[in-house]
Amino acid sequence: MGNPRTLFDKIWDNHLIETQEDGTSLIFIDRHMVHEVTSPQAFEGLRMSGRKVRHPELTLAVADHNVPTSDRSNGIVITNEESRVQVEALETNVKEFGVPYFAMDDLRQGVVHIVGPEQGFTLPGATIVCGDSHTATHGAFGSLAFGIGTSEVEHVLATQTLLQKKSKNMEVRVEGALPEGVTAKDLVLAIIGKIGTAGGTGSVIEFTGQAIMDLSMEGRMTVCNMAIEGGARGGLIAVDDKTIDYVRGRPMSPKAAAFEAAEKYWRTLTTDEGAVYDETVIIKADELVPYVTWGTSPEDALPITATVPSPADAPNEGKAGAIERALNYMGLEAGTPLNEIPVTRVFIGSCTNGRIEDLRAAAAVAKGRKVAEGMNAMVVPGSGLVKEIAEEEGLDQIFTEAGFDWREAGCSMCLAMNDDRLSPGERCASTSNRNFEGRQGRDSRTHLVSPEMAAAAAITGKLTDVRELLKEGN
Ligand SMILES: CC(C)[C@H](C(=O)O)[C@@H](O)C(=O)O
Ligand code: SF4
Repeated sequence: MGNPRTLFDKIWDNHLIETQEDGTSLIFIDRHMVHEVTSPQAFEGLRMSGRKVRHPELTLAVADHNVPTSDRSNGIVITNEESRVQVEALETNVKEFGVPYFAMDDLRQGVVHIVGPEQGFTLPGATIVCGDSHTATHGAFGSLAFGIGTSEVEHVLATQTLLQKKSKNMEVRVEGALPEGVTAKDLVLAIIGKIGTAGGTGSVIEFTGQAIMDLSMEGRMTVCNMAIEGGARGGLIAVDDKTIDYVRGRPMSPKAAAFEAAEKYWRTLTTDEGAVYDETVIIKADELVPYVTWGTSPEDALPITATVPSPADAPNEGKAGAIERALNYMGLEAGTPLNEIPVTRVFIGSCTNGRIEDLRAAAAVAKGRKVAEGMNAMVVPGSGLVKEIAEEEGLDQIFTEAGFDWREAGCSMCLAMNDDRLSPGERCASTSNRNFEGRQGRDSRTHLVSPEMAAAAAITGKLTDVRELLKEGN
């Protein structure tokens, strides 16, 4: 039977082609997702060297970062030159190289990390890459998924293999159950707040424990999505019934006997008893509350019940300087209760929180309420299919009646490569995954929150403990 192995070790071993003396390994890649930002030079490289895409059927392309989220019924116009060029290049390339592509007017279009799982392109046990750091999302399926650079995109397109050094095994074990009103997003913000943005460096993190296995597949994707913000190469969660049920019946997942055979294998995708991780971090779920970020790094995360930190409380000078810079940029004063920080913009969407379950959760808070005066709150479904399901359930009605702006699918204001952006100095409660300087537009100020917390902020006009809002019943 061999030694007990971690889930990561098993997937790695199953894809290993060869290892060189210096430890560099060649691994087979099962699934390659492609978007318009990191692929143009890769295709250009193939063209220059006269190579083909080795396995177009294992490749799936979609435009997401630059697509407009305004009404598409009268055609799609991308006004920004750079954005238009990237999307047009993708469209030319997929045609020339025979790569499956969901066009912008295809209902299946959306953020690449929402589309893959939704289509059953993402499968348990697979190696999955994309020229995008948030590829970690797909690890929720017990797959080894990570972001790669453009030159690696070219390598995978040409060979369906990748050169990699094996990462270390890290476990983040979340014991106990999440309290009512505390979500997967709060959990992952708390994890990053604890381990820091370098905490997972050099490792693949396997998330384990009751609170993780209690999560829906959507919640697990939210957690794995942000593994990269904790510095990790990828995030992973073991396969269980929920994984199998999610994958069954998807357009691109195996069918009938092939599914049954696959399921047998997928069920082996857990860490063996007695397997050893290089490092384990333990989080107690029952102590958590809703989290928000106050600064310009995802590790600047605190309970909504806390106050803005002071440079004086920092453990060292370096950290004190970082806090001071962040407070300056964010226009915040130390000691201010986090739930008193006013916001004028809200963004609900992205590959972190743009799935149907996220929209349902936000709609449950928005229902029967109105957004605060002067509030600009947008809801951007993660894909056209998410949007369709939401509309069938009447969520669009709930949002628009409450004064939210209901948009088309795309990355949108997660990183403001399209027209959706904050003005300088504007402050936003956002369900996305990065609060870096300028992330949502020049001099924009971002507070990362869950969909429930974002909806609550839209209603009250300030960062709000959603549990309080629901308790008040107003
Ligand atoms: C544009 C892309 C390369 C980038 C990433 O790699 O993550 C983007 O998706 C992001 O979220 O910052
Ligand atoms: S939604 Fe945001 S984080 Fe996700 S791929 Fe798009 S830009 Fe990157």
